[in-house]
Amino acid sequence: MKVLVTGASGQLGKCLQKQSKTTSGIEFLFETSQTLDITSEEALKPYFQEHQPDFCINCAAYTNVEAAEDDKTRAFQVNSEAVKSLARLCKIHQTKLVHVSTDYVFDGLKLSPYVETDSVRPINIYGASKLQGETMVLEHMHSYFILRTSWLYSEFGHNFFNTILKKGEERAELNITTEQIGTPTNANDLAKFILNLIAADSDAFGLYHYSNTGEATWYDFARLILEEKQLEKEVSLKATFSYPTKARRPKFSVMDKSKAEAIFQTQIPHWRESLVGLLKEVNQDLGHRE
Ligand SMILES: NC(=O)C1=CN([C@@H]2O[C@H](COP(=O)(O)OP(=O)(O)OC[C@H]3O[C@@H](n4cnc5c(N)ncnc54)[C@H](OP(=O)(O)O)[C@@H]3O)[C@@H](O)[C@H]2O)C=CC1
Ligand SMILES: Cc1cn([C@H]2C[C@H](O)[C@@H](COP(=O)(O)OP(=O)(O)O[C@H]3O[C@@H](C)C(=O)[C@@H](O)[C@H]3O)O2)c(=O)[nH]c1=O
Repeated sequence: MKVLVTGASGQLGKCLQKQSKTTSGIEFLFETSQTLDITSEEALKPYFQEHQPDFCINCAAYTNVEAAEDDKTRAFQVNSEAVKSLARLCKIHQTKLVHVSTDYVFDGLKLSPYVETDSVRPINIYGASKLQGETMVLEHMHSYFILRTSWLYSEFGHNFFNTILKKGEERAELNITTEQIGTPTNANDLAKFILNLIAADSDAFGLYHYSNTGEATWYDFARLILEEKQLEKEVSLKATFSYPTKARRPKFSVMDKSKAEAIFQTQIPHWRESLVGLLKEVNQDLGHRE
């Protein structure tokens, strides 16, 4: 089986590269923005023609939520128009598509976890561009898995987890918002879920929510990172309700994962357990290098 991964140098792409080391029987084609620009149909068409992948995992995206407010055209180019090209090519070449989307398609006004059939109403440009990307997939092909996830973090790239670790090591003062409730998700867990989905070659196509379980504010998330790193006494961590930003974010974006759990027979780890596990792994790696 041949699996194309687009956006392979981003955080989810890197987690897939890491987790794929323990899979067998799959040939992976990891392509970055440099080697395969998904906004270029001239690049995509011959690529699909030559490689005929069985699956495409689309990790390529415009993910800078703040910058998207001033860069709407590019956000929609990458998160929607390019996804339309990908979906059309997947249909032509009978490639199954795993497309990753976001909790930011919701407006955050619900008081209980969002299910896949809930209405969507993004409140920022990034969320709107990702929602249009979902529409492109479902309008242009059938053999797709759209996986909505939330608050991804990992040891790779620019994310909230790495920002807090860096600020913690600098002994910086941190003001972290309690205004939003969601679920931090270890991108390695999502990568494992995607690889299992592909290995099972399931035909239970459709839209799924996948994040870790439980719920947290960004402040809860930062606090646990600092506690586990035993930096809580070194850093002044303050909870603040308001942390002004350009983009609005949903106040509540916890998602219900029971559809994915039931159909794929999987037990999803709690965000706390997964965060502690990742910090242990990172510390062990550092220990081995010293
Ligand atoms: N990060 C998060 O908290 C969340 C992310 N998601 C979704 O998960 C997916 C993966 O996100 P994540 O790995 O965190 O994001 P990253 O920003 O870490 O990675 C995105 C990757 O896409 C690449 N890319 C951008 N434009 C193009 C292009 N035109 N052609 C090919 N590649 C391109 C980037 O390359 P380069 O850097 O070279 O531009 C980068 O490597 C995305 O769909 C995102 O919307 C959903 C919920 C939460
Ligand atoms: C750095 C920082 C952020 N914040 C706030 C700002 C914001 O309200 C919240 C989260 O900040 P960030 O900008 O790191 O996260 P943000 O870019 O909003 O993260 C989102 O990314 C996209 C790609 C998604 O799809 C979402 O699921 C979500 O993960 O924390 C603080 O309160 N204090 C701080 O020191």
